[in-house]
Amino acid sequence: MIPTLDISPLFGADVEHRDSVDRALAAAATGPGFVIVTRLAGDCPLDERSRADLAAIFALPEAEKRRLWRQKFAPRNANVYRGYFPVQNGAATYKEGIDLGPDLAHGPRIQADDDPLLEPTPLPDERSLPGWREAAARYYRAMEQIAALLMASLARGLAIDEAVFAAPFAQGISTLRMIHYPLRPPESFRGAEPAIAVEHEGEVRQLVGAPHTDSGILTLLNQDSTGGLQARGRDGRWLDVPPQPASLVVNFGKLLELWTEGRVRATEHRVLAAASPRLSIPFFYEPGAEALIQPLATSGQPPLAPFRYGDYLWKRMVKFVEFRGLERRTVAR
Ligand SMILES: O=C(O)CCC(=O)C(=O)O
Ligand SMILES: [Fe+2]
Repeated sequence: MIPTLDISPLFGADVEHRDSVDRALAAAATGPGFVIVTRLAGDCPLDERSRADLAAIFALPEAEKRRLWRQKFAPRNANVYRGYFPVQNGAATYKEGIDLGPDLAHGPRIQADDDPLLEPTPLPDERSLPGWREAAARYYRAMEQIAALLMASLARGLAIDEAVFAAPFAQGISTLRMIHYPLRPPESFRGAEPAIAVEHEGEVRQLVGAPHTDSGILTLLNQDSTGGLQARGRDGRWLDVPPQPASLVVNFGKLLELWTEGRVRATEHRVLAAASPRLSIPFFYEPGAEALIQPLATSGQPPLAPFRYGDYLWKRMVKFVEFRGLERRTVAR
């Protein structure tokens, strides 16, 4: 079972209870690599209504969504990294979504013309979705705050200096992703990779999200009540990550695994198709593009060489289906 953790002590001054949260979080990070956190305080819009307000973007007319498409899907658009990705037939993953960068929440202060990782996020017209930008920005900032609290807690739980897990996130380039999984129509199987159908507990099920590990540090996922998300246990078996109201699913990425020299686990996960469409909103907490990551020497061996977050990200990102094709571009990185 995926553990559930009441993290309310992280929001207050109750140091005694905070210690037990720190320990439980570290145990989850070094064990299953997934934990469902509950009782989040502060401005944290995790209710169904707030999720539906953000999901309104998926109901926009096709032409308006197309304006937000990444260049890979709409060659005349300028954005290569942020923006909208439409569903793609013939792949295990069947979802549409939008990737939103820090300029949404903090304005253009951390943009740069020559770096695709810092490009402006294309946003829907305010007149088409009044209040959407502000709601999305508020959500982004709420997730940044929770992620910072969780990183501090994890540092304490792993006996790592809190500052080490905080400093790289100044000027962070976190990604807020909204995902809509429509029902898979027959044409989505055409020319498909063989891995769309999987057997789970004696039943043949279809995938809508291919198995993968996240690239980054910490993912905070807000899912609706549909279900389908699964995480791979150490024994190789797939475990359901069940929806729970007003909670976030927390998992850890490859970069944190690298950073902690394997202490924290980046756990594989996937999404099974359900009987109804599904909505999920992951937030990927990410360092600044120029932040230097110095792997921690935890194993008694000399640590790996330091590297810049942006360089790491670019190499990994181009392997994902939503970005495939980008590796042929000659870009700054
Ligand atoms: O939709 C989900 O529940 C999972 C999404 C996911 O794993 C991802 O975007 O990395
Ligand atoms: Fe993921």
